Amino acid sequence: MSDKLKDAKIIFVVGGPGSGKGTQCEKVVAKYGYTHLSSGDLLRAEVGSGSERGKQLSAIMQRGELVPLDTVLDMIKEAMIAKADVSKGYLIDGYPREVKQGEEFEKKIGAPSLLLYIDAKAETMVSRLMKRGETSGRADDNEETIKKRLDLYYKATEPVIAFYEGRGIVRKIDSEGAVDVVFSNVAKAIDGLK
Ligand SMILES: Nc1ccn([C@@H]2O[C@H](COP(=O)(O)OP(=O)(O)OP(=O)(O)O)[C@@H](O)[C@H]2O)c(=O)n1
Ligand SMILES: Nc1nc2c(ncn2[C@@H]2O[C@H](COP(=O)(O)OP(=O)(O)O)[C@@H](O)[C@H]2O)c(=O)[nH]1
Ligand SMILES: [Mg+2]
Repeated sequence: MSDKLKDAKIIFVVGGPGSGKGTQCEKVVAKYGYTHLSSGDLLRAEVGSGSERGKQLSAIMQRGELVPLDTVLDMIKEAMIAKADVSKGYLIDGYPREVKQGEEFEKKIGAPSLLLYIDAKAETMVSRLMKRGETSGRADDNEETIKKRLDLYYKATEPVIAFYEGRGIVRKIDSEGAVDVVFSNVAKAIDGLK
């Protein structure tokens, strides 16, 4: 565990691609002042830098596969430490993607006090992503990659939710409705934290 992050309040935000994780995290930042770290955004920033590592990441992400665990975890940890003095807590969005990622996070950083499970139907997620793809400029918001991301989500990431359910920290949030309705339930889950 890292000293600087020893007492940090950590919330994992987990859900399928296009379920609305990023949308809800923005609203949590506005209301609670938490630090939002999207693992996907951190990776896209590395790709955008044009570095050698970014080029390798770009190819993996375009295929909808997972980048090596250590790469993502180091990026998250670095970003958390950079905010440690001012942060009220952290929203870790899009991580863990597989049980092993969660285990390593806990070894190197700390344990989450809550897992927000943002839940939407597959068809809802696909249609949101296709719509987002019209303007996002994301290389992975296309029909073929969306399908792979969804498959991987059900195979690798859903077990993460079951893993943390065993600890009683999962709050399932129905994300089929309007953004504000979803957020009122997210807020209830966070208010329940002490
Ligand atoms: N812990 C993570 C997070 C992201 N990725 C890679 O980054 C891509 C995009 O991640 P993200 O932005 O989190 O996308 P989605 O989960 O698909 O959801 P969304 O963009 O809709 O938030 C993933 O498909 C994957 O290739 C990864 O390998 N490991
Ligand atoms: N109708 C509706 N659309 C949403 C909701 N949440 C997100 N969206 C849309 O779905 C798309 C994916 O949302 P995003 O927050 O990027 O999801 P993420 O992939 O889980 O981070 C975006 O274009 C949002 O505008 C919601 O609660 N209701
Ligand atoms: Mg997102």
